[in-house]
Amino acid sequence: MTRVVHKFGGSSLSSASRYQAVAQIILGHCKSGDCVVVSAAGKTTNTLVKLWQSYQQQDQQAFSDVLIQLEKHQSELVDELFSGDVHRALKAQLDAELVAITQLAQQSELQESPLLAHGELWSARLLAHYLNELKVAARSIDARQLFTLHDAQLLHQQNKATCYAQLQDAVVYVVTGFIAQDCDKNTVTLGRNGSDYSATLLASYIDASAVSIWTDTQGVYSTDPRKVSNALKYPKVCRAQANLLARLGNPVLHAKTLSPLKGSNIKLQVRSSYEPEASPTEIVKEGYSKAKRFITTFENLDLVRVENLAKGEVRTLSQLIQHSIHHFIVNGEAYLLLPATFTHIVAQQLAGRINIVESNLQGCALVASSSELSGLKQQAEQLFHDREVVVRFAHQDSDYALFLTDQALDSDLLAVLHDKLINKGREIAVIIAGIGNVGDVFLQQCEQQITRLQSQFDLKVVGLLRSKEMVFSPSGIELSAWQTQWKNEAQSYNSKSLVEHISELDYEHKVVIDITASEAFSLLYPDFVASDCHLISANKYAGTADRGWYQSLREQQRERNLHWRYNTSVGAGLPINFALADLQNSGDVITSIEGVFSGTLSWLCSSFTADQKFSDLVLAAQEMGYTEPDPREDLSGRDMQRKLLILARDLGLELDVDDIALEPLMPVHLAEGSWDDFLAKRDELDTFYAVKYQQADDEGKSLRYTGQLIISDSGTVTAKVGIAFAEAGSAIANLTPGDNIFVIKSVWYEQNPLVIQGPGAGKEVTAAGIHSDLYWLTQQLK
Ligand SMILES: NC(=O)c1ccc[n+]([C@@H]2O[C@H](COP(=O)([O-])OP(=O)(O)OC[C@H]3O[C@@H](n4cnc5c(N)ncnc54)[C@H](O)[C@@H]3O)[C@@H](O)[C@H]2O)c1
Ligand SMILES: N[C@@H](CCO)C(=O)O
Repeated sequence: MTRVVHKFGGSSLSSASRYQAVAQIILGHCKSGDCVVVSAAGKTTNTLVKLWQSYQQQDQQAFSDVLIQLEKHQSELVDELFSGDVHRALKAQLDAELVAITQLAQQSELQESPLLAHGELWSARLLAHYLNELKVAARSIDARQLFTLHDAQLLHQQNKATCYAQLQDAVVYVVTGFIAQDCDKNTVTLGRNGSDYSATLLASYIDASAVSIWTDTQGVYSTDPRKVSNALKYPKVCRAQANLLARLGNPVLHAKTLSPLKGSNIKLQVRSSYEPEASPTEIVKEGYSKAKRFITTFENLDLVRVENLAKGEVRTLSQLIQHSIHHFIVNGEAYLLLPATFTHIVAQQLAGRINIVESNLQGCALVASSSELSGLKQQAEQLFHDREVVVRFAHQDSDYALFLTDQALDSDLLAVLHDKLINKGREIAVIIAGIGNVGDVFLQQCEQQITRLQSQFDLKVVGLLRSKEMVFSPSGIELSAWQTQWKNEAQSYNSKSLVEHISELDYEHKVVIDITASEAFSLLYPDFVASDCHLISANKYAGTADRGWYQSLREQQRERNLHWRYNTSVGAGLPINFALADLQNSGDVITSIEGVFSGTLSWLCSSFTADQKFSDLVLAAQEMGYTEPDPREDLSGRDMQRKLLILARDLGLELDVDDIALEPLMPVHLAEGSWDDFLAKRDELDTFYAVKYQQADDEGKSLRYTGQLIISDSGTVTAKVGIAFAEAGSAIANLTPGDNIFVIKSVWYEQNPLVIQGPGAGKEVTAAGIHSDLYWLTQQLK
């Protein structure tokens, strides 16, 4: 049986609603036999430490205040999660424990480790009971029954045998993190934030296939995402770099977490308990991921030099202060970076062997591959110099550089460092879906465009997709020979395998370019976004999908800092979306958009003469690549209706497609059946069009197909697309065949509207418009 260990940290269990969310994750991701390791809820361990301190200081008032605080938090959890007998039993158990703590304190018999252990014991108990309430067979386990140490060393063989023997049943085991016991059954703690370590230890003891560390961030980022909004979440990080980050004090993974996985094939993932469906960061074995770049920051450190530092001494010190300590050698001398608050404890321990070199340091470490580190370090030095940041101590090792400064690195400076050092020359994986009319030309233009972008980005096309087959090559497809590769390697795929391939990609940025006309494909957008893909769409379906779906996609993108460009979905290459965004960003208010937004209908109406069959022209437009794959999408007005909806949503209007009135440019019943059925009845289209044409001509006007969106002063919106008889000599009557025209009125463009006009369909202009979106994206990522 393959088993998985899941670990939930304190932030994942800070309130009753978080317990409920965690229980849902367990329902969705755990099977019987899996283990769930838990930390103390929220800030419980800190509160227990405070309780211990007040006990030591014999401050009875503080002791009872802190105890009340603990009681309140735990009681609230029990009250909100349970009722009836279970509630009564859990409450009684909690009361008895709190009374016992008070009595031990009064008898001066309180001990630190057993006191701290309560945090994890409470979490495990509550979660197991809550799972039982949800009819999940779950049992809480005190990890002191599983993990034993002797002389501060874990007894691995014994522990493994114990875990195998004790974790045999068909239940989900909820195991306390952080705690273990010694051979005399005294409680031992595994270091602050030791629950990650408990999880990987347990995984190694039960030969689990994977460990998921569920936390409050979505994975391992290039720098602190709370400080730098465009921090990159890496899909994969190799164990050596994760270890180094932990040693440098980066909070996502803790120093000892990785050691139990050494030499094993156990998969380790860091994922968000707040967004369980978001793609995780996987910590992979050496050689399974490229080295990434990181900036990790420091606050309040002392730099000390230590004489005769013995092997294993750093680990002992780190255990003593329950904090990771970074350690390095310069000219044969050992240096430690200590959290300033603990320097006196370390100094006591090392009795006369330490010299404080610098105190109260801030700064950062830059982590990168050895081949690029020196260059990046030089750039960082220059940036610090330019910004007058005093670097009091710098050190470079093979895979990281330290800059210890006087002042803390504020978010601004960190953002600049990130942009210049991390976000530069980065890789983008491009997946292109839909190699038809437009897609084919897009690919032809790609080689040249990729070369142009090369100085800033290493852009690789990794996937080419048609409806049934794809070529997927994570290292990049040779574009000059893609047809040959297609012939030799194209494989059939389904949505699930496609999403899996994409989420596996080890790139800093990913973009899916949708040049299909497929609604089914657009329904995969939430999966692509969950795999951290930016999106570029020529396809109009997602932009015109049901409002609830559309808004939740937008929300998902906002949360992940992902971009979505869709300029070619309206007006092909014309910069209509840019213009609308620009006007609104400059404070203007748009009051109406009118015009012709279909290249096909523009070409058909402007080219038609009375001696022609309209359907012949339709076939010619199709041949030229103007029409939708099924030209009835154009003739029905549906395509133009979608475009108007996309524009309306760009103005912040909450409309759905059917809120836009539509009059078709063909008999309605011709929409039914196959394209061949339609061709068989093309005479009916010709008659329909000829009659309308004649009516317009009789009035001295020209038959056109137009759209109109008007927002009244009171905010009422009217929108429609349909047949219009344009005045002779008007801009719409004189439109060049194939051109679109957008007439935009706004507060500033009231009397004399802003007009955007030009080709509104065609393979070349559309493909170029998609390149423009891709270029725009790269500029945002710079
Ligand atoms: N033709 C234009 O002038 C123009 C202008 C602007 C926007 N667009 C939009 O561009 C898109 C493509 O237009 P086109 O004229 O190239 O169409 P097309 O029919 O020539 O090409 C579409 C391609 O998409 C592929 N495809 C279909 N379903 C797929 C799926 N589920 N997964 C992957 N691939 C799939 C097809 O195999 C085909 O290769 C449409 O959404 C269209 O509205 C076209
Ligand atoms: N069929 C569409 C293609 C561009 O979306 C048109 O003619 O406008």
